[in-house]
Amino acid sequence: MTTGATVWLTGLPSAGKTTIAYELAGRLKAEGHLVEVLDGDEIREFLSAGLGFSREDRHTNVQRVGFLAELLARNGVKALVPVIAPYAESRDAVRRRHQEGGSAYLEVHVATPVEVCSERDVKGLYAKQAAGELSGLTGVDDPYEEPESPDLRIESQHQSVRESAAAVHALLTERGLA
Ligand SMILES: Nc1ncnc2c1ncn2[C@@H]1O[C@H](COP(=O)(O)OS(=O)(=O)O)[C@@H](OP(=O)(O)O)[C@H]1O
Ligand SMILES: Nc1ncnc2c1ncn2[C@@H]1O[C@H](COP(=O)(O)OP(=O)(O)O)[C@@H](O)[C@H]1O
Repeated sequence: MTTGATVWLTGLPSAGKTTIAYELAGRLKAEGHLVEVLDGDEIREFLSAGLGFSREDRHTNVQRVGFLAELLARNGVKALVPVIAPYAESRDAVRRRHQEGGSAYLEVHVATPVEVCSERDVKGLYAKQAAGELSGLTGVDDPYEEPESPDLRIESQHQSVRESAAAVHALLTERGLA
């Protein structure tokens, strides 16, 4: 069995979390690892259907994803998690769950500045917020508590997608997980 681990990619909308997760997933799969991407949008459609974006709902969402990721990690899967997880308390609870389960957990902060994210605006959310059609957007008019000591910080505005994914891969290698 391959060594499991959770890699949580936290950051603002359009920071690059999902893109990096799928790029890394492709590379890890080609190397023979078991990999699952717990895509935030898919999770919200199925596992967390009905939850919104209040602090309480985001916390619940993150705990559900954390539970699933730990189960996968414990069973030899690399669980790649591109989910905003804006609250430090929620992320810490997920880390604790992994420690208790004996599963490896890496926190990667995709630290793309909000100015760059709002320029990318992959899903048009920043434009909607600016037009007054949406409120409570993370990093704009809703909190994002930056990780104080992530295992890795990625400045995606200065790198290609391949370079960003390679940085996470290097971290996994350094920790004996890939
Ligand atoms: N108000 C608001 N704030 C932030 N994000 C919003 C919001 N409304 C919708 N979306 C879209 O939902 C995705 C965030 O879901 P997550 O499950 O990753 O967020 S959270 O951890 O529960 O906060 C997020 O996906 P990503 O862009 O991939 O981060 C957004 O596309
Ligand atoms: N180094 C990089 N890493 C990740 N994404 C990047 C990078 N450089 C540019 N991008 C672009 O930024 C966008 C990020 O979108 P996405 O991955 O959906 O963000 P998120 O999942 O954080 O909301 C994509 O269009 C991607 O091509």
